[in-house]
Amino acid sequence: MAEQYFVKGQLNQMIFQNQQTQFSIASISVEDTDLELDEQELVVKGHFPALTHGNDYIFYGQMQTHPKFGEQLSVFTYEKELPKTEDSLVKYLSSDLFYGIGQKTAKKIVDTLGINAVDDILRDESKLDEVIGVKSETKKQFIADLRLHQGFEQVTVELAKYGVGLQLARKLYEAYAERTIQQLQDNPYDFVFHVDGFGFQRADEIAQFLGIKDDHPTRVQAGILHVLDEEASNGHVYTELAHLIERLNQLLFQGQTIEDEESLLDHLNHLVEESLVVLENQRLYLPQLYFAEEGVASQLTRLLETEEETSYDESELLATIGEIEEQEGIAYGEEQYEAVKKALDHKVMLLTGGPGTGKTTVVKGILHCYETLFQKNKPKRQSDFILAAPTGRAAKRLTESTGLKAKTIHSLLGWSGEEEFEFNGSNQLSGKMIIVDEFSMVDIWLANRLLKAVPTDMKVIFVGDEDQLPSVGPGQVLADLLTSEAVPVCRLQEIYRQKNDSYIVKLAHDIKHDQLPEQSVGKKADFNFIDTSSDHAIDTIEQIVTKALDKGYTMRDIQVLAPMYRTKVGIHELNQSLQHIFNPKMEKKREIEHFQSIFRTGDKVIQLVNQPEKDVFNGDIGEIIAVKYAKEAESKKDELIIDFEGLEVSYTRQDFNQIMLAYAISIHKSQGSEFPIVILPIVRPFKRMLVKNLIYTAVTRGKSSLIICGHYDIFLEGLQKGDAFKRQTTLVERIHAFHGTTTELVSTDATNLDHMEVDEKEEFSPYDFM
Ligand SMILES: Nc1ncnc2c1ncn2[C@@H]1O[C@H](COP(=O)(O)OP(=O)(O)OP(=O)(O)O)[C@@H](O)[C@H]1O
Repeated sequence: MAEQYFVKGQLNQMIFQNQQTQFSIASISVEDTDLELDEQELVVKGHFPALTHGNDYIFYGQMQTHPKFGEQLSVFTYEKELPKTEDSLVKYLSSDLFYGIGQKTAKKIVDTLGINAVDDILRDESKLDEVIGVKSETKKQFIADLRLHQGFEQVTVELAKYGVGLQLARKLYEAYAERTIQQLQDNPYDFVFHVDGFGFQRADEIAQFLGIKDDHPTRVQAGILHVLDEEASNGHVYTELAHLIERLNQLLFQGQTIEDEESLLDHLNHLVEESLVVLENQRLYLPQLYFAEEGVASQLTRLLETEEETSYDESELLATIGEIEEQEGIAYGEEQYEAVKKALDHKVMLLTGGPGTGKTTVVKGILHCYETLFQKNKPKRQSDFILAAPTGRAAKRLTESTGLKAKTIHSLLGWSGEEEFEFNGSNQLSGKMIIVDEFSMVDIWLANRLLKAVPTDMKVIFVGDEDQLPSVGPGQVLADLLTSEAVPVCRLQEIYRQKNDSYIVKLAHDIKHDQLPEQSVGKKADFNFIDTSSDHAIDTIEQIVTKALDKGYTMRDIQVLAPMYRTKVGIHELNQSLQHIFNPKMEKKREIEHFQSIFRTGDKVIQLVNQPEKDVFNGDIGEIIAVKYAKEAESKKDELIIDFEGLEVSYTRQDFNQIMLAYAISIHKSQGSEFPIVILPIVRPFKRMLVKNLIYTAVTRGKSSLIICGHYDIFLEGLQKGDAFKRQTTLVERIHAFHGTTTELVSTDATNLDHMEVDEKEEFSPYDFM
């Protein structure tokens, strides 16, 4: 830990306080310090609650120089000194901090228990019984208040000894209250699984400090769960036993082989018995992922078992397709016609194809034909058709192309931010058909939730491009369903979009079929590859953007995509540079600083997390339309108003970390969206990240123009890395097992599943662990 200074003093003034995050800034009049200060006043900031006047505080932390406000102490931890005289203790106890304790009662407490009253009561609550004439309700409340004010402070001081700062201390205290320190000393690894942001490495450091042995059961068990978690956040549904042992050796014993592998298996069995891990055929699963996979296989089997009874004449279908062909001014190709027919004839269908192969065209055909052939006498009803996509932008595109309202999967299922969805196995969706677009983005957990909510008589059509990136969450559901061959599939191959002159579409298909030329093709009508080094990439991008703006394109049309946030051509750097061009500082333009960023009226921003209560979701892009300063905002806090395509959402400072500038966004976040102009740097610092499906996803985001700047050899090299990130899943085998094609997974050693209550299986989500 870097050198810490201490500052003792009393509160002058609270400058800022966020009740929710407990982030505070205060001015202190200094009584004692080991710093060399010119003045007796110092600003302290950090995650501590509002300070009260008249108390002595000791802050520990490091000095920082704020560009505007000068020297400040960034507080790592603090303690509040209890009043030292009986009079001041009476004053403290009768303050507003303690509900129901007046001057008289406070005096009684101090008279009976003396100057150490607070410490004594915190150590032994029954001490308060010695104070005569205090109602038991008041006592209860007093102890609770005391624990809240004093308990937290004592815990923070203690935690600081283990290197735990205030922010994390608050989270620990919220979860464990006064048991925090005891828990830390007994088993710090427990925190890893119950407190967000408390990682295995930190627990390990504390454990070493406490002298917990390397092969202590809690350490090994926490290590196992940590490895499974890590693997899940890399997209894997399971981890091979052999791989787990290898990873565990690195994690726990710096690569030295564990002598006693049997004891490792004992630990594993213990976790299996506790239902924290599922073991099946030498593969280890986190239970929520195991049950999600089982769920998808069984739900799919349920849907596939009832085949569609269709009754229409082929001539009727031809005539109906004819109608839509006339409407659209196109002639459906043979594979497109077959796709519409297959969708009508089967209960479940997967529709896949690269860009411009007519997936949307087929979807429109399916909707039109279904309506005409099967709902003859009924008017078209939105409620018969459910359209959904994993992101808001993809849902919006689906709405635009079909004329029917499409929702995100989360809002379709009625997600309120809680784990349970409103629509589920016991309260299913209603309608005749569900079509889900961009299905490659759906992970195993969400696929399970979705399929559960689909009633057996509903037709299901999943649409996606199998060559795009798999879902961010674990699994590769679309790819696995295609491999399983259990579900009818239509693969569209022929390219229709701008058949003759779109190089973007040709490039995408050449990437797909590994047919890239040795040399860059240079400039085309909708494509350019500009050779530039990483040192000059940002300059080049700035020039391209300036030209595009001169030509009349807007910031909504132009999107820079990159695979990494940091590095010199990373998303953060790009955003800072591009902000100067898209939305430069102007005297009258309001702006607010937030850590390294500036948010300014007119900035393009992206939402980084799902916020169902505000109806904004991860990946939504909006524009800051107003900046309100605390003094004028109704909330009395700095505020940003962001317009997400017609939906205005307000963000106060505590929500600012939910958004970032979006002139450049990550390729992962761009999934499900398309932009008129895409600029894609492919430079050396990105090398490690560049793989085929990532580049393919980026390339296919460009609708009318794609400009790649960087080195062609790095581009080619990335495209050769195909299967490097193959995900470990068992969905294919599981579907086959359910179908009776193979029994491999049926007779398993999946121990201890039976005693798990259904509710218990349902209650996890993989996002809890990521
Ligand atoms: N049979 C066809 N004849 C002529 N044009 C067609 C045909 N099918 C599709 N198109 C046109 O090709 C373009 C791409 O089609 P569509 O949007 O359906 O493909 P997509 O697979 O959904 O593409 P993307 O994934 O890139 O959005 C559209 O302009 C569409 O009108």
